[in-house]
Amino acid sequence: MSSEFSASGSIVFDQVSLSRNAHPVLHDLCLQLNERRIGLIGHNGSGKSSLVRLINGLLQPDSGNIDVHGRSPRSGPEKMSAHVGFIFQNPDHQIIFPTVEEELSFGLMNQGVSKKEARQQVADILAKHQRSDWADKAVHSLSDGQKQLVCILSVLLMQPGVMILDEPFSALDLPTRYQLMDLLSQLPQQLLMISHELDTLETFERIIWLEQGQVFQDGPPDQVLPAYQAAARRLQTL
Ligand SMILES: Nc1ncnc2c1ncn2[C@@H]1O[C@H](COP(=O)(O)OP(=O)(O)OP(=O)(O)O)[C@@H](O)[C@H]1O
Repeated sequence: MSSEFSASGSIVFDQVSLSRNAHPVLHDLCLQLNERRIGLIGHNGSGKSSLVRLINGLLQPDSGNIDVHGRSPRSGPEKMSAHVGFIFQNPDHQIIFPTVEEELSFGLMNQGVSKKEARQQVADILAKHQRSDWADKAVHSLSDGQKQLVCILSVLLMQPGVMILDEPFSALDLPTRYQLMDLLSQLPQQLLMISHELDTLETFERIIWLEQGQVFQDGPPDQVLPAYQAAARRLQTL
């Protein structure tokens, strides 16, 4: 692991407010995130994606402070990318190179790693995940789940302390979802995952339920997930 790696750090939001297009999205948010695996839930538009984009500096708050394992996202997304890895819902939005090896090498070489060393690290991580035969494969020939695995591996190569997953399983079938969930559960990184598939969050340590940019409930999954489901059912009957 790199010397930058920290599995024990915290993410702190201190009175953070955010507007987008002059519309208030997050209001005076205070959070201390110490747990290793944290789920973020909430209805469409409640502010989940905005919140996680503050963590790597893709968005900047109007007021308040954010600390991510001792670093400020005010330094911007490029600097934060070594410390905060992002996995999006659609791997096609993330993948830019034709082959798996080129895709996986890119981030490392961008950080100043030599081509030879990058190729070695890529070979090592593919071997570790029983995918050595993927190095020369065209990315477009992979399934959605396989592409998502490439995205996860490319983030892991950067050895960030934090991994953010924004609905990473939405397009995947159940076996692929279970396989990736299993992989994620074994990682030492602090994980923050947005998901509308509540079963994917059942084993997480903490669930934060956002409503209109504020924390509505915050606690263990066996309390928050059933409460969220019950609220969703009540809305259905309106
Ligand atoms: N690119 C954008 N520009 C302006 N406003 C935005 C943008 N993206 C989201 N918003 C607004 O920010 C608010 C919060 O959206 P956000 O995407 O953070 O919610 P979410 O909880 O992640 O929703 P979903 O579950 O639908 O992905 C919404 O009112 C939305 O309209």
